[in-house]
Amino acid sequence: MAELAQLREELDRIDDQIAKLYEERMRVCGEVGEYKVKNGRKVFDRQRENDKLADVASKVSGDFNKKGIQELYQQLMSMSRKLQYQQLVEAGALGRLPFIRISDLDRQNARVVFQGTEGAYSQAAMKQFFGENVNGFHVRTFREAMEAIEEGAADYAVLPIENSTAGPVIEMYDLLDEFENYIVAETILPIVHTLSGLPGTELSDIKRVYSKTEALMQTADFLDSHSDWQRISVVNTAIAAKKVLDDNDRTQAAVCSAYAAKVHGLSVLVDEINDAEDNSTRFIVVTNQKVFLENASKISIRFELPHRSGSLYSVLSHFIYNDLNMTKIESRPVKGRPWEYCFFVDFEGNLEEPAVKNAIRGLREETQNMKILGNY
Ligand SMILES: O=C(O)C(=O)C[C@]1(C(=O)O)C=C[C@@H](O)C=C1
Repeated sequence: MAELAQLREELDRIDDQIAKLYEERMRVCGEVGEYKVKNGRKVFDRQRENDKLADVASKVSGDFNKKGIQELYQQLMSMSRKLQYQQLVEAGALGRLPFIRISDLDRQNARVVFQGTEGAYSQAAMKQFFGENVNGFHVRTFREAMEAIEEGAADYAVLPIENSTAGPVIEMYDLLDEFENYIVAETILPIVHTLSGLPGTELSDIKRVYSKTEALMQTADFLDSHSDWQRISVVNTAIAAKKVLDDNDRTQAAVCSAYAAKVHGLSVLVDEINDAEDNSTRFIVVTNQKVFLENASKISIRFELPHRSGSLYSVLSHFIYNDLNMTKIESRPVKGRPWEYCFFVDFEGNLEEPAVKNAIRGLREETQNMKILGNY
């Protein structure tokens, strides 16, 4: 058996050739890139890549090597695409994105919708963002809020998307996907829950607790210490408070804000019952126009991927090669296509930056049904 040093010398000789060939291949890919820039051709050619993968696999023997060379070529072709996207940037051929830059939102004259009723956390978030004197109204469901925006009945909607304890508001992702509405801003609201009931209610009277699912999740430790209480989900914390008042029943209580309790004539029975002290919710401000503020620094997109191993890995490389910081990823099932997923990604940047345009160009070509949900 040969000595290790000897084997390594042999590997070094092979690698010298691979490195030279890699450079030569990239040089030719650059020429292809120039041709594509000149002729307005797309960088990504899926058919050509599939043919190439089949061809190189047919030239080696054994499953292990077939898979290996395909992986290697996926990486090689991904590098050539990156090079060609860079050529597009240099040639100023990245094109214009269908979003219009604005310098400010008209917070004073805006008509704003939120989900729930008087005293909802969404109302507090709306006031936090648009000011105390905001011209706001409420609807019962998230879907109705999205419809109000799409139809133009309201200019903006303020909707919860993520809680620091309970995680994403899943329904919101599906609605962002479904509606032609766009995120223009976000605001984070500290959330402090109370257990509230009719004045004079004793804890020993309570049999049922009403609230929104997420609020019940955020107060699970407290509610677990009263395991005989039945937990019932309703669409909103303030609607839960209103129900307790309307039913005029001391066996009921609501998990809601102190403000919602006050508005609906309930007494706070136990204050600050959330599990995490720094519980907070991120709300998005949504509109029906493709606009972004000039100082926007975060982008949300959604896309679908072919059901193939390595496809997410390959797509995420666009963030790495363009030096973009990805801050969040969520996946949701694609409707009507069992076990296929669409991804929601947040990353830092502004739609006017070349690196962002470059990444978006690559993502658009290499994913399916990509949509920019907003830059804010
Ligand atoms: O053939 C091309 O169009 C190329 O740009 C070359 C190449 C490759 O690296 O082989 C790169 C990107 C395309 O998606 C397909 C193939």
